[in-house]
Amino acid sequence: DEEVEHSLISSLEKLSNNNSPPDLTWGWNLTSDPCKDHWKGIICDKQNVTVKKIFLNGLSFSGSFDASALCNVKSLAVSLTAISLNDNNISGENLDQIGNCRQLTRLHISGNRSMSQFNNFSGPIPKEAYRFTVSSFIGSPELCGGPLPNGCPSLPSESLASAPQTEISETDKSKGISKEKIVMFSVYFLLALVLFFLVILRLCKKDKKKEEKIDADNKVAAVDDSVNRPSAPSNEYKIDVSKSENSVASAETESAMISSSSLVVLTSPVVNGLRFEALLKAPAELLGRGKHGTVYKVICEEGMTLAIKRIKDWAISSNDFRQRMQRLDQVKHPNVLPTIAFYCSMQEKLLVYEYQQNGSLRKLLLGTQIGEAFDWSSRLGIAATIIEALAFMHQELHDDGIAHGNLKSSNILLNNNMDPCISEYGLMAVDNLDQPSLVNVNSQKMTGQSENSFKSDIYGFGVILLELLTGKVVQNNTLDLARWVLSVVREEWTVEVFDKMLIREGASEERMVSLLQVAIKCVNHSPEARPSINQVALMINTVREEEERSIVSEA
Ligand SMILES: Nc1ncnc2c1ncn2[C@@H]1O[C@H](COP(=O)(O)OP(=O)(O)OP(=O)(O)O)[C@@H](O)[C@H]1O
Repeated sequence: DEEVEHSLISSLEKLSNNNSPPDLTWGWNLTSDPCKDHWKGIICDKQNVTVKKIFLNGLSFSGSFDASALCNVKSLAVSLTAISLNDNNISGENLDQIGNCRQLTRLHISGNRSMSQFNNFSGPIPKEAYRFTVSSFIGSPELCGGPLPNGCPSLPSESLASAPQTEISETDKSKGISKEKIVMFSVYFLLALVLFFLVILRLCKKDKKKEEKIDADNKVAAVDDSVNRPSAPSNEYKIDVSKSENSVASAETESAMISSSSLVVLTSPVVNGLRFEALLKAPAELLGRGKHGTVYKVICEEGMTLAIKRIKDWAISSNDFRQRMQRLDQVKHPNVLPTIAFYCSMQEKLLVYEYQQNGSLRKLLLGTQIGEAFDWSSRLGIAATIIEALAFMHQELHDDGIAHGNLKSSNILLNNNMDPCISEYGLMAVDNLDQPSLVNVNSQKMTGQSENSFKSDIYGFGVILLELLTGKVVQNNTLDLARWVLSVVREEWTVEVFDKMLIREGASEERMVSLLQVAIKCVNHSPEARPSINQVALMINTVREEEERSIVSEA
């Protein structure tokens, strides 16, 4: 690919301050191929076709690293997984373009001149960045919280995304409010007042009509969740997907109005004033039916795309469900998909999520079976992110006894940055059908049950690790995969279990075996024998750190 060669050569020219490559033996010219002719510092895939890594450490370069030269070239942007330029004397250019290198999981640029023009981020530091020291945030004076001495004022969201909001309000404050703005706000206020009175007037009229109707019927047909009538009254919310899968629900106008009050919209920054009518009217597409319900993709008029899960057969009272949802809403982590809203009646439980167009980890793994790339460092990164998010949730919700309950690769969704997000946390009673040790869970004491549900998540995570390592996706029963892996390992054919794609890529056998050992501990048939979540997180991080060290030393 000539474009790739040009881009690499121009990047090197910039790095070396427009000097030609210091040594002719490096390759790096248009008459040769970066992969086949083994350009210095270039690491390609096993087939010697695509450039995967650039390692140019300690080469006394004194120019600049221009991220746009690499990451704005499509074929490089989709293949590069690591760039390491440690210990030169270079500065950075267009570093904001680094995000276009979508597969990049490692960027090593320490031991250089200033690599950024500073980020100027503002707002609260997200939790997963707390482990960095204060010096990592230099150049962003508006950041607050985390390791920084300045705490944050109370803000609705903990993400950097909330920064613009903060900035705007700060600027407004400093400028003061102009006369024009006062006039404009007064007009808005008057309009809002008129609207408010109109709505009140309408509601009063409606109430009057209703009273008259009730008098005439001489009976009250109240919507009562606790009564399951054979013939539903007209104002009861009905869902009937069996008739048509083009809408999540069918309901009459009046029923929708009554039901709208039952849709509880949580503290999500994604939707504003989501109404039940919008969900009812929107076209829906069936995404899949699982053991615990059905998921629909729904495109609302406002342009939002949502995923709605109808939960099947969960014997939980409406009150407990509501309380659980509200408690879960208080615990946020960037890698846990929040529930936007929920609907709850005796017959029906619906959960609303933001639709994740990149699909699930399960889908990604299935893709490898038809040759789609999914490299070792991305798999390791995904495992590390999931366990960190799960450990956070367990810690926060341990006292409430709320574990995930149904952790599996179809419940790990990939967000727009391809980062994994745990979905459906805490929405199910523990699924014990295909886990050997939980069969008698009902006979145990309450505390034991709750502990077991946390240990059941460790089992679920172990199965995800097995899927990542073997490239095989669990079909019906997680036990099948665990049993197969154990039988192969017992016969000392360990390498046979690994995904051939990982072997071809040259992933470290030693670290794959380390991860396999973690997985095997997690799927132990006895919950007590499984490691604690913190032990699992520590083991995964150790493997990851070893991987990082080896990448740097490879260079
Ligand atoms: N927010 C979402 N965005 C995109 N896809 C989603 C979303 N939520 C669920 N899905 C996908 O919809 C499909 C059906 O989900 P569902 O949760 O019903 O299946 P499951 O996880 O196999 O079963 P269950 O959770 O009931 O045991 C899955 O492929 C899942 O990855």
